[in-house]
Amino acid sequence: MADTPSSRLCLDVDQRLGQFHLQAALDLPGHGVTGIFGTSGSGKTSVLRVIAGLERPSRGRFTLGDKTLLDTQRRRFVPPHRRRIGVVFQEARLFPHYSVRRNLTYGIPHGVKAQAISHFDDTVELLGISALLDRMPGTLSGGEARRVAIGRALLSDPQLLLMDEPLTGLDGARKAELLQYILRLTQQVEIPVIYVSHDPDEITTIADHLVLMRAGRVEASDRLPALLQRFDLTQALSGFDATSILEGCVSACDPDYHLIRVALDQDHHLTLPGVLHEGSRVRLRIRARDIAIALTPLKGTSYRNQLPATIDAITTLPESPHTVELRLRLGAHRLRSRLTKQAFDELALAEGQEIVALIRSVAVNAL
Ligand SMILES: Nc1ncnc2c1ncn2[C@@H]1O[C@H](COP(=O)(O)OP(=O)(O)OP(=O)(O)O)[C@@H](O)[C@H]1O
Repeated sequence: MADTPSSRLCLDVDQRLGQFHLQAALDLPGHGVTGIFGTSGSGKTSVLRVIAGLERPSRGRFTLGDKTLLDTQRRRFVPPHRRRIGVVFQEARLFPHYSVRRNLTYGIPHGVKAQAISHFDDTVELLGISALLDRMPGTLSGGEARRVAIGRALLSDPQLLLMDEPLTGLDGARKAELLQYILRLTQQVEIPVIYVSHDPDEITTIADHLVLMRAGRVEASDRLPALLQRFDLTQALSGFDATSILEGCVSACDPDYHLIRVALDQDHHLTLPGVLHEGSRVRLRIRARDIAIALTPLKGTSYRNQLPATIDAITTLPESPHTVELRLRLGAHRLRSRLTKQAFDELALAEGQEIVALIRSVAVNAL
């Protein structure tokens, strides 16, 4: 989707909260999902609260598209209820004495009722909550209540949706189910979403752009695939297990073996387990430790994927001296690979060298 300067989200704030000092500057795309990741206490929720207008910083400016919602120099502060920003918190925060239907329609602003009512059925369908409309919040499961809370935020006709750890407290299966709902939603709604999480799996499933927070500051902010390739952030991204994200399109299916062929570009293809239709867009998550290196193509091997690549960069990890990490270049794509130092020395690998990246099909997650 096109991203013009007039649709971006720009934030530059300075705020003290007790001992904590938030000094965050961000320039984010006006579409897609931005993940905010960082350790506990790094300031993720504080950033969301400033964006939502729930905190009033001592100094700062915040613009959403062409609207200035905060500008302390000009004494401008648009209050939360006039920002058109939907917020979904860790807990559902539904009104216990209202039905699900009433909770959903509660946030619909006056004056946009007719238009919002036409969104109602679509939203209810998208979130799978049509059977719950006459229930009371106390009778809902944790996952159902979160879906209703997301529906309520969407029906308030927001220009931006903020989600603060929306999966917290759910068990594994409910978490995966709600994540799939959120993923579908973010692919269908046309507003930008900011998604706070400290779970790398959630972030790599859902985010297009990633912001790394550390001690109240923005340590890095970039498109997710690019940011995950940065060796200098290895420590901050350690929970991501040196994962690479690739995006491609299903170009063929083998129904007998339940395999799909994914084209990354004209010259690079991967064979993976899956039953997706030809033409489907897929996001692939590949861990550095699942990629091996050969100097020439192998014969008689179980590796389904042998991709020609160039070694773009090499680094060692001070915390694990037995390991060497490579960044590989496959056309416009980048891929991390982790080897033992012994294998690296034996193969005498060097930057700029052409090699073959070996990737086991079953090690790749197609999302
Ligand atoms: N009103 C407040 N008064 C004093 N300190 C505060 C206030 N609000 C937040 N803090 C502190 O600011 C820091 C950042 O909090 P914040 O909730 O933004 O972190 P977070 O990255 O979202 O953490 P978590 O992952 O644990 O939710 C914390 O140390 C917190 O205790």
